[in-house]
Amino acid sequence: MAAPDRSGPAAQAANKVFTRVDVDGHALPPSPAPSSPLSGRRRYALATELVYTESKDQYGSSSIPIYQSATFKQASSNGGNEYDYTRSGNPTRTHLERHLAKIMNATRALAVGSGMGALDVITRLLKPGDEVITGDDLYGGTNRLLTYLQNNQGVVVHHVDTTNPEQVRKLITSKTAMVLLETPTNPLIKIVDIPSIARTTHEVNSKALVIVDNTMLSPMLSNPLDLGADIVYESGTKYLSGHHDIMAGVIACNDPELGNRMYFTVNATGCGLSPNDSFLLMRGVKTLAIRMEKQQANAQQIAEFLESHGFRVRYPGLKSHPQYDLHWSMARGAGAVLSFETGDVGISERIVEAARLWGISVSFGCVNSLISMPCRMSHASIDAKTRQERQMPEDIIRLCVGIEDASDLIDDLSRALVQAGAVTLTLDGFHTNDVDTDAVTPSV
Ligand SMILES: Cc1ncc(COP(=O)(O)O)c(C=O)c1O
Ligand SMILES: N[C@@H](CCSC[C@H](N)C(=O)O)C(=O)O
Repeated sequence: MAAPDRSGPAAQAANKVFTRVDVDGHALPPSPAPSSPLSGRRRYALATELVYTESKDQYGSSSIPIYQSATFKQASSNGGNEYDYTRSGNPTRTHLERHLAKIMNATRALAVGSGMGALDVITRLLKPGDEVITGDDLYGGTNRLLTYLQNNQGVVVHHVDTTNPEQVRKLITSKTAMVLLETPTNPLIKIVDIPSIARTTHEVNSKALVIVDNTMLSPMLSNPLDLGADIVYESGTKYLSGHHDIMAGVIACNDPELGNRMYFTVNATGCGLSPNDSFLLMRGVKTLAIRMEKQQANAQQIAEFLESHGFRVRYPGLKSHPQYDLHWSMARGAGAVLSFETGDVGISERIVEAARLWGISVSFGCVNSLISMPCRMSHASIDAKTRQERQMPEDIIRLCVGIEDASDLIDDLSRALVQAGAVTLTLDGFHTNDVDTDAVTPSV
């Protein structure tokens, strides 16, 4: 049998890497509504850029049409049109990706089916024998994927306290392929010094990639690429979309070669975001600024309320946060996720179950307020022994604050605290019962 022709149009289409570069250097195929390139025009404030797109649609549609088509007809038997198959590229997804690249201060963005899908694309850059340095307080799903890579793909994963850059530095060698950071961490809300770790990592090993999971802050509050990261990714299921009605993940970088390697995986594995979800994510992004402003204003009031009643609250908007200054040196806001401890797992359970406005749910970044016990829910995939080693308090309650009226949220929480027996009522109001928060560790 003759050897397959690897230079013909079909092979070229199969290996297509979009090398066309627009005025901003985005290596992406064109789109009927190509978002709003930055070159040669004034750069507006982020709240404006979030909503500003230029429509080049033939009918002048103000919102990107949903190109609900798996295939695109070609002009000739040679193929070669910009789009041929939605797994490889779709105009609605491209429009979203260009918009995301703009707001994430990147030249390339990719939109995929979930935040974990984004991490999967990134970790496919790893080879057996490569080492990853990451935190000891990580989202449970991230921990699960890294553990899988360690157990099945020959990747070595080091978990350290990334709030201490010295601990990270000690582990960087020529084998280090990635340093993966989350800040604030989920759920302990610890802050990681991205610029310092990125600088040290690149000094010791210029090939190592610094990856930041920016899900907790979103591009509204932080741009890790400007702080020295090589790749930033987010769960678009959270703040970017904002309504808990889609799953999505986004990846952004400034190195065209890295972008092309990750695009290869998106095309090869078929994890690109669907046209319909691309439309919904694009719509959600436009309201990110007003949602985040309201959510974090509410979160600040709730954090202050809990702290003033004697709870140990973890929130970078509180001056009592041990890394308050570090957080504000990197971010434009404190976000809307906070956690607090009660000192008693039973009390925490009762608080969560007594809340009415606060939905018992995993996830965050939604317009509705949510309450959860991470050790039982979002982080249950981390076994009890590991949770204990990483000092995750079993009683910790996570609050993900929405856009409701802040007084209603505080009233509902107050009622839940009283009903759960977490506070003692006095003539002056109420206060926590004396509890030893250090004593609550997992039973293994
Ligand atoms: C910090 C963080 N990163 C990544 C993810 C994964 O995102 P997704 O659920 O969209 O896969 C989540 C939550 O799921 C998360 O909390
Ligand atoms: N059952 C899910 C739990 C998802 S947690 C979602 C979110 N990141 C959060 O922190 O709440 C799973 O096993 O992944």
